[in-house]
Amino acid sequence: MNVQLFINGKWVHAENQQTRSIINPFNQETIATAAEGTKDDAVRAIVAARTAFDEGNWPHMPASERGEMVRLVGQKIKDHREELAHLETLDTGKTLEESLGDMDDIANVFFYFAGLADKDGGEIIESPIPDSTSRVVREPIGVCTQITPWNYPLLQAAWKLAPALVAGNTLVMKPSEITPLTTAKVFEFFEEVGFPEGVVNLVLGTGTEVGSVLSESHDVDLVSFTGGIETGKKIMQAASGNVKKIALELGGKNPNIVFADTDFDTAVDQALNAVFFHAGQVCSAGSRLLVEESIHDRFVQALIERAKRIKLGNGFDESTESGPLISAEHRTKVERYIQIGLDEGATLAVGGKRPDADELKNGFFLEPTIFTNCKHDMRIVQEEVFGPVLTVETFTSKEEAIAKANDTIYGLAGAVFTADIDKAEHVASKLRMGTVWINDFHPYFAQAPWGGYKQSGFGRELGKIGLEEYTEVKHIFRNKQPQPVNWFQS
Ligand SMILES: NC(=O)c1ccc[n+]([C@@H]2O[C@H](COP(=O)([O-])OP(=O)(O)OC[C@H]3O[C@@H](n4cnc5c(N)ncnc54)[C@H](O)[C@@H]3O)[C@@H](O)[C@H]2O)c1
Ligand SMILES: C[N+](C)(C)CC=O
Repeated sequence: MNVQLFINGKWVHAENQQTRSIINPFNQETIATAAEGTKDDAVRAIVAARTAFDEGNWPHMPASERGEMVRLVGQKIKDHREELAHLETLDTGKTLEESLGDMDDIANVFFYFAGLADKDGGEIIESPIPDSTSRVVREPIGVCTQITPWNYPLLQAAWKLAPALVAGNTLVMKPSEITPLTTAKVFEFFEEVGFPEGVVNLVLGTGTEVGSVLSESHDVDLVSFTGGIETGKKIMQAASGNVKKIALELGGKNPNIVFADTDFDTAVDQALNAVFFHAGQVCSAGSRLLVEESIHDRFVQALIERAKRIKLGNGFDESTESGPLISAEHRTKVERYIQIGLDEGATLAVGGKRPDADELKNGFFLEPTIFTNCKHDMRIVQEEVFGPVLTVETFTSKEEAIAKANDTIYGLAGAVFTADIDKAEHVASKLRMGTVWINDFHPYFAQAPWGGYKQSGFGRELGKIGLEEYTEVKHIFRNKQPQPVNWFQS
């Protein structure tokens, strides 16, 4: 399989003909060859998007027609669900079941935003000035660049592509250089549906080469980024040159607060899923367990037993519950954090190493890992590891749980498990996070906004607000009886 760039309505090689091998993290086999774009490719794509926005019909089409084209792409994603899920599992190692779920979510995102396309007719303001009208309209922002990570390749792209297009923008998408396959496939659908030249552009390549141009260019009006906090800071700086709008969806160190009155088995199962789903490579993973002291020993013991039984393997095997990490480099980073946890004096209760099984030797696997006796200021507790690593702390009051939960630089998501709904609502109101789950962990859907407080970023994706992020707000005032003002008399 060969993947190319899509610029101004054409599939093209990278300007310098360079390519990159795309690797299956389960066995390190090459599954595709992707064009490795350059700065010049990024510039060409931005020029195409700029021209399509400034001179083309796309921003001026009836919103319902744009919505219909976005809906058709959603339908194609639905029709190609199995093929896309297969590619996503090859590319990321996640289980096929998870990839199929992602594809359903992704089609729903396209359908949801397609449905919103023509619902905002603007707002009439009651003008305080006689003989005038006043109204507020939303307009597209212009050229949007969109940069996505490797953990949910097409899902994170969908959250950006669908609202940007429905709102009438043109765009340049750059997926992670190591997981471009499903995003590229959806650009084939854009072509088949007949998106006008230059409206949607795809540039593959690294962040330092392509991503930096997408963030810096003065021809870009908005950059929407999902990825790590350090990259987010660079993008923020790069974007300041022309004061372009930015949306940053960054990492998390998400607390999972478990009170003693909760249903024990449910909370154990949810805590396991919160942190180890997709090998912990989830921005909102419940990687910090805060458990009420009175049930700590029993809870942790149950969790350890369950963690030991997690079936690692090939994402295509039905019995596999978790795949590998994405790359050798990323596994090394997670292993470094495990060493940091040991050096800091946390107790390694389970895991912490590569599995012994022969059939896993070629994949980037790491055992589900739990650290107990964690102190709140340890790096392993404070920093995003982005792997199958759980830290456990205790609390004895809800105030302590809230204080510990809030005490990191992040504010993406968190959860509280308790049978006392008043207590749950109180905790939810105090958590400084973009999403709080009560007696659950992980749900997200097209209708509800997603995004972070604090250094987990700003801007929201999904929901009505996820569409508004891709619009400018304009106030139009009209004087129906123009008269001289007569302020200046000379
Ligand atoms: N908040 C969310 O919704 C959300 C969702 C998924 C992932 N994430 C976060 O993403 C991170 C993991 O993803 P990752 O390792 O791919 O992140 P990353 O920051 O390394 O890379 C993300 C993207 O940015 C690009 N990039 C790298 N350097 C760049 C630069 N200087 N300029 C412009 N672009 C650049 C990469 O090529 C990639 O496409 C984690 O921190 C995770 O929490 C957040
Ligand atoms: C936003 N989400 C949960 C789909 C993926 C985070 O990594």
